[in-house]
Amino acid sequence: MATNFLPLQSPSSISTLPNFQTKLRTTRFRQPASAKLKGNYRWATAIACASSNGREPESVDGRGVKSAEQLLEEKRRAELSARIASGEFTIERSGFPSQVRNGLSKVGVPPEVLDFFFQWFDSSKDHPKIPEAKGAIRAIQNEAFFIPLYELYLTYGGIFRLTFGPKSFLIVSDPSIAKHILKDNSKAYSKGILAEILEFVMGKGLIPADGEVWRVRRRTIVPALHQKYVAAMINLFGQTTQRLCDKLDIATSEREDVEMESLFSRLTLDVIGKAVFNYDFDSLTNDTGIIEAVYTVLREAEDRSVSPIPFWEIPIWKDISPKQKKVNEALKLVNDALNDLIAICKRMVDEEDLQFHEEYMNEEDPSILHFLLASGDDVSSKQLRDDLMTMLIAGHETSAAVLTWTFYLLSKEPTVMSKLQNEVDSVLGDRIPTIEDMKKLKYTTRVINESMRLYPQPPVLIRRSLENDFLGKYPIKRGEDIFISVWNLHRSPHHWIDADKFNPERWPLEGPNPNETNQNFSYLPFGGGPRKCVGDMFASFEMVVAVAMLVRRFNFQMALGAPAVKMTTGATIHTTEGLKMTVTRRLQSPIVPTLEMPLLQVENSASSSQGDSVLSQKGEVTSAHS
Ligand code: HEM
Repeated sequence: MATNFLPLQSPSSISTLPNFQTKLRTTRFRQPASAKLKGNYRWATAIACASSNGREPESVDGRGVKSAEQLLEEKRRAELSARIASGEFTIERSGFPSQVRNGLSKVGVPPEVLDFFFQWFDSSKDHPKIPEAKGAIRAIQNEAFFIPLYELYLTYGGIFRLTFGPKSFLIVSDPSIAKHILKDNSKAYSKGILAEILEFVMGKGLIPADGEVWRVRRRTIVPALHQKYVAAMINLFGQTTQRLCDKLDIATSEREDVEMESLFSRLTLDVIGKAVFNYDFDSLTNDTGIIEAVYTVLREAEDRSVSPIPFWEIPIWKDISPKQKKVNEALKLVNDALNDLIAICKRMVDEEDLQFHEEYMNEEDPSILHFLLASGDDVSSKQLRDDLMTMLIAGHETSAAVLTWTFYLLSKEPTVMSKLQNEVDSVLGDRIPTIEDMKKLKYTTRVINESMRLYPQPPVLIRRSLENDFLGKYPIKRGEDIFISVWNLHRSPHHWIDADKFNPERWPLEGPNPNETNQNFSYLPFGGGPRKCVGDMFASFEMVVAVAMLVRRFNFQMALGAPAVKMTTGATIHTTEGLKMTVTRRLQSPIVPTLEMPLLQVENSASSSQGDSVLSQKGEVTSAHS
């Protein structure tokens, strides 16, 4: 993965209205009536989907009656849309002509008439102007940053400028513009703010690096994730998930609820430590200093990404602040550990008599570090450390976040869960998955595809223009900071039917695995173009193995009295208070040894899924609330 950091964020409730009290103003753009309708429709749906935590009553009860809270939310949303549409948020241009223009606009003079009379005051009239919205930082302080961006997208369209005081960003939600930036003209864009924020921890690692450094390192690192390596990793995913299953087994016996978000974070940390530099953090069973140090560094990266002031650059403060001291100590601990691992690995490489070739892999230590050293990477280089650190962070938080939101979504859709369990029962039985199972676990893969659509990690990709360019019909200048909102692309009512619905069936089982190319950049869970994620296959298999093994053994429900699940952003979308679940052992259902999973059979399993879910309920060996 990748870590993308949003330069402003704060906790947000999935079910709350964007608290947009700010004066958001735009020049000429008027929202088309269809967009207004879609906007309202979308929010009503979002609220309906998001407010249930699986055991609470659904938003619409059996008789189709909505709760008072829900109706209130819908009313508030409709009011907001109406205010945006009325032009209340329209940017007022400075200067006498624009004051006159705004005054005339308020008394109802049509925009076309105003355009005609005021065109000679506009120096850039030869080109259309990017629609513009203006905000105050406090306006988004109660929101995850990408939520108000969605509402603004429905109002202003696939590209608009968002201005906060002296800072301005271009927000892109149009697939063809995203494709232009990420793929067709990718050379004209750098990682911009992202590289600045991550410098302290990733240096010039593959994610923040640009230009020649990136080109050389990408060419060095990509071959390390060859097919044989990924196949070897399947075993690691299985063993590590088994540890998590053992932990959950204990929780079920002791009738304790579990906080799944932190467990997923530990699972993926253990996986990535072994996969990247053959180090077993064993964080699922231990809490050593090194684990705390890794988390301190990660949290700091996220804090920096949302801080309006770069406090870490303030002279003296950066040396005396206890927090910065702790971060520096943690960084030193992690770097020292990395140095030790590099030294150990180098000794192994020197002692082995394996010939280096395309699919080179040391069976005892298949790690990426081992491959890089065997391929001739310089042990003493800072670049190697930067890349290792980058992959540790990139491959950890993203996968953990996808698993967290997948289980949240599954807890709300028992039919999907039953269908998923049916597939896993018949494909795997009680085996640990193998590489061959990856293509058979089709529905499992679709569940993950759909989870990544609804909760893309990261929700926004960051770029900066290195030269003047055109985005669609709009000219832009060098130095523009750009956010490509993957959240908006993935939830756009223009590209998706029932965009907010968790519906793995939208991806045909026999169709291609959805990606940015076959979805024309409307779907980019792993980015696109030359900077696409290098760990996409690794991560996909890691998540398939984890989901399959967990749902085979357990049922998952939101714990009674668990806090409502709300979103907050940093590098990825986190929950604000964790994902507290009640986990129960499944009664082992009969295993039908099926090698192939034809479409018909899976479709049939949907009808039998009701029965299975009854079986699952009855099959609970323990229940924390029984
Ligand atoms: C579900 C898990 C993951 C997701 C959703 C994810 C997502 C992404 C995305 C969207 C990008 C593109 C960022 C951009 O264009 O700005 C990216 C890049 C990257 N990812 Fe992943 N990733 C995941 C797992 C991994 C893993 C496991 C690894 C390492 C083994 C990894 C390593 C990287 C690296 C090194 C890059 C930068 C590539 C470059 O700039 O050339 N990712 N990832």
